[in-house]
Amino acid sequence: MEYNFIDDYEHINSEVEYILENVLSEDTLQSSSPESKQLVDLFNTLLLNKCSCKECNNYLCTHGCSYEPDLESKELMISRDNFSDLLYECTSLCSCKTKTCCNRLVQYGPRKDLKIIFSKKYQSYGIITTRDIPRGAFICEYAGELLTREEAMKRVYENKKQGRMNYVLCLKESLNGPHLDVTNNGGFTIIVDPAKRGNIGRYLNHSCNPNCQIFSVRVDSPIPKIGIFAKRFIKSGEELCFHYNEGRKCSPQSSFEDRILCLCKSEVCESFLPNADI
Ligand SMILES: C[S@@+](CC[C@H](N)C(=O)[O-])C[C@H]1O[C@@H](n2cnc3c(N)ncnc32)[C@H](O)[C@@H]1O
Repeated sequence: MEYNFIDDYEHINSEVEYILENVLSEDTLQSSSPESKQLVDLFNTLLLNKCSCKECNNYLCTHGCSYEPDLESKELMISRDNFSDLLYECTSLCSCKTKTCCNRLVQYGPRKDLKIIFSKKYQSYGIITTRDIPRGAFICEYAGELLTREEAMKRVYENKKQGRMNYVLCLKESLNGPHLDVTNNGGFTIIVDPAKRGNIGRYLNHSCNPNCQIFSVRVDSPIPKIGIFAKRFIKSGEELCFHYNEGRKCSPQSSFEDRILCLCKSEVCESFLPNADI
């Protein structure tokens, strides 16, 4: 197995800027609020944890080795016995080899064979896969502008007022993962908005019975990436969806937003899109 960072997806709408990874918003850069300053500082901080493994194929790796190769497809996927929502990948500082390390995946970008479609079910854009995806495989990051809580509230409110779709997603890390995050004792919250600047992840719709799920993934930054992975085997042609507030760890809508009827049509449909506070 060999991975190189390739992301040649494009947006349907040329007014949306395609970005490969999270970026700071202009507002955050220009603001002098303590929250903005903290976000900028974190964005410019490099994590220095490194492993000294020759091969990261067991839990002796400092980073926990969250992935294992699938025997059939040969691609890396979340280990079946992984019990944490917080994943840490190896980096260029580690002594393992880039090409053979089993603990580097999200850093290489989205999988191929994703296609943006107009989803009849959701009456808006969505993503399908044009190839079967094994359970636990990485789909793509949900990347966009990193926002402070204040900015996120403003944007969600403005979206609601203008009748626009909302892309703001807030990931709340659980405190009880096995890794303690040095910067925030594991209780980190990240808010991302790919409405104007984002990657392919912005097209995944919500389902109450989703085929994808979210993990928080750190590479060399204290700010985690929102990694979307296959929750089960996904057949070619299926639309990819995740639960916008699974286990209350993420929340795309704020309390400002009136409830939106959920169009997922699953048997366990909760009737409305999740409506939690940021
Ligand atoms: C992250 S975007 C998803 C991509 C979006 N459909 C598009 O056309 O770009 C989230 C927005 O899509 C719509 N959406 C996503 N899942 C939905 C669902 N289950 N039911 C109704 N609308 C949904 C809502 O308008 C939501 O604010």
